[in-house]
Amino acid sequence: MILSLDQGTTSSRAILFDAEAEVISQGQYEIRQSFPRPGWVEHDPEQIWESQLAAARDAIAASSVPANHITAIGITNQRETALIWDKITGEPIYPAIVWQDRRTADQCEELKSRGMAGVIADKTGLVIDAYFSATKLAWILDHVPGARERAGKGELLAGTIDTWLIWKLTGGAVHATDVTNASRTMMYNLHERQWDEELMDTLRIPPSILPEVRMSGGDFGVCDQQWFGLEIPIRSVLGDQQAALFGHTCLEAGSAKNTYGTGCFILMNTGTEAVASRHGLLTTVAWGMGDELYYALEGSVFVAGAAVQWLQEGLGLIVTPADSEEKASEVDESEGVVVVPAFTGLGAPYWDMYARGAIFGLTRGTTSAHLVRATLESLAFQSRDVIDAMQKDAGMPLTDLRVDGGAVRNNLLMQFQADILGSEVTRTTYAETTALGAALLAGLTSGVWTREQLESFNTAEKVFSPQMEPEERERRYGAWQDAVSRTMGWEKHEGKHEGRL
Ligand SMILES: Nc1ncnc2c1ncn2[C@@H]1O[C@H](COP(=O)(O)OP(=O)(O)O)[C@@H](O)[C@H]1O
Ligand SMILES: O=P(O)(O)OC[C@H](O)CO
Repeated sequence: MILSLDQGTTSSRAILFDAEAEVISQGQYEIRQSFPRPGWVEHDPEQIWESQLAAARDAIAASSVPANHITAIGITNQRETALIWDKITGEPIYPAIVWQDRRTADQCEELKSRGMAGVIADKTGLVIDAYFSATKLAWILDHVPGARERAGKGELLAGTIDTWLIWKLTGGAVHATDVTNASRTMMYNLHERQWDEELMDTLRIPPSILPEVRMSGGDFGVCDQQWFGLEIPIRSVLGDQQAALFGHTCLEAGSAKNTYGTGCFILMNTGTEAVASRHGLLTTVAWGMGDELYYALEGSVFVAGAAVQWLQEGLGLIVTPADSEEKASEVDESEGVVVVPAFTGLGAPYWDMYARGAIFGLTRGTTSAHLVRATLESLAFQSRDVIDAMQKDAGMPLTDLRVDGGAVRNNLLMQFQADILGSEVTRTTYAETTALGAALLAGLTSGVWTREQLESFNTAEKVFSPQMEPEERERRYGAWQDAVSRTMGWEKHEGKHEGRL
């Protein structure tokens, strides 16, 4: 059996898998979100730990099998979220600053104005943004009284959520992270495979507080026996989006997954080569196994399922997100209506923070069904934008898109995704792909499964094949791109025509 710990933004989950990678039991606790100021998002590190431990204990208790049958633990986590704690007492010196937190945006602007964008992209594969961990750690060191001095004396330890959980589980014996989490900090040099001295210096992060970086499929020590009554080895650690890629067994270059939640997280495996993006995508580590690093290109869509929530809460056109499928099915097509849900600007590949949402093509015949349908289609169009950019950057075609997340239950959306991509979309049998990915890697590392066996674990539940004619596909996609171009820069556009008439 493998125990998978999935520490996400909104909950801590634990799932116990048997030797066939079937779920035996699980436990789950919500995570409190704290928003102390506009743009700030924090989590309580003690609650993260306690909820994760409780979820793990619940999963074990709910199974009828004794804990000594657990071969290994795999950890997967919300990425970028960072914290600092006291090496001796184990007490965090400040709450964990969550990936969504924007408080260090000004520092990031300053780094850009100092011309650091090229260096950071070359070394880390990332764009300069408050999303990543480094500026969050620097903020804690700058704002907690005495923190820099204590860090200088070697009294403090820093880490992402994986590092915090490993340190807690091992009773303070192991201060380590894995290559995927390291690759989200903006300090990890992808080419040298180590923390980058120049970047640590520029970002003012003392090297002594950083964890050792290990392979994702590796040895992260053993859990102290006080937690589960016996020692259990930790044999995989990887960020949650990478774990989902692994859980979909996207193990070959060219394979990709899309998670349709509030936003969309799209990752494409590019093999053992770190591909630099020319289209605003991130280069990130997919996982490290043996001596090899495998890389991925990553692109995010900010507003995906959130647009469906807008139909529900903002416009009142549907009662639940699931209703969107029935409502959209009332019409055969969106009849020229295009919804661009650029509510918070546009992410990859456009990167326009001044874009704003718009609806195009309205006629007297437009109904709520057209609006709902066009909104669902916007998830697929935005995903194609990212996937097209990936294919260009990677110089390889998408082989198949594997999907998970709340919105994949929507068959109409999945069919449209296949139509607009012109490639198959595979919905797999198992919804908890993230937890499964961490379990599969832990099982592989500890010899429970072979690489060949993994392919048989998360098989297709339904494959959506493209049915749209290629001319129609490109006509529809062309209309989308035209619509997007008209939303760009909207926020700056206000008042431009004043006084003209
Ligand atoms: N049947 C559906 N059709 C379209 N969207 C859906 C459907 N079910 C859920 N959603 C959307 O999926 C999102 C929830 O998915 P989930 O994977 O739980 O998200 P997250 O992990 O980001 O909270 C919501 O934004 C919701 O609007
Ligand atoms: O916890 P999730 O599923 O919202 O994922 C968060 C991502 O890892 C942030 O990069």
